[in-house]
Amino acid sequence: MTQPALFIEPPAAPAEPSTRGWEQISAPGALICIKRSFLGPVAATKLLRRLIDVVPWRQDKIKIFGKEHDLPRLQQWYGDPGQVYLWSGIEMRPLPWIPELLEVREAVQRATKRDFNSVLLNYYRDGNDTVSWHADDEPGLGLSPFIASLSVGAERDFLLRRTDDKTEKRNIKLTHGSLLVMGGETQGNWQHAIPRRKRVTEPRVNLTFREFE
Ligand SMILES: O=C(O)CCC(=O)C(=O)O
Ligand SMILES: [Fe+2]
Repeated sequence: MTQPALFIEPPAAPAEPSTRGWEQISAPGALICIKRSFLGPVAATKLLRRLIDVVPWRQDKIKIFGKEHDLPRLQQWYGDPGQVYLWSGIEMRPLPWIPELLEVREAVQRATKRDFNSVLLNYYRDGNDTVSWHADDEPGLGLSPFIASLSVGAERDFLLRRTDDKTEKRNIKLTHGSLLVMGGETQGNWQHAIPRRKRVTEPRVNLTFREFE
């Protein structure tokens, strides 16, 4: 059996956004940083495989013009007990933390100096799986949500556009093992999406750590 401890390489020196390996994305009205070297490739691949295997992935549905459709990705939510998360009308109750996710949460908390009580997992089976334009602005996340988003697997484009000027755009490559953080007024001023990319044939799992009040 693989020990969860093998997922994470020896801890790096404590880092804060915009120091030690963090790169800031220039986007007016947003606070977005990425640490591409958060997980090494070996640890990132182990985590990807393990999560694909052990998570009881949900195929949620969404109603569009009264007709039910499969959401174009699989999901699951883990967190401290007692929270109910509404996402586009879908009610999600968190599963209890598993050792792999607790270990990753610990490393994410060390790197960001923030606490998180839940994580939403998205499983993009290939480039046909997507997430459409939205902001992570659920009321339970507070006025300026701080979100830490870990990506493992296929590199995907993370598109950003300003809510009040949709011609103002950014494209961030979410690479294998990278940790992206969004804070400040990002969710109020910008939306994000993972668009379809037909040439992508490999899976990707994204973990967005969140702090619900
Ligand atoms: O997969 C990603 O990188 C983004 C996921 C996302 O935006 C979300 O779960 O709210
Ligand atoms: Fe999001």
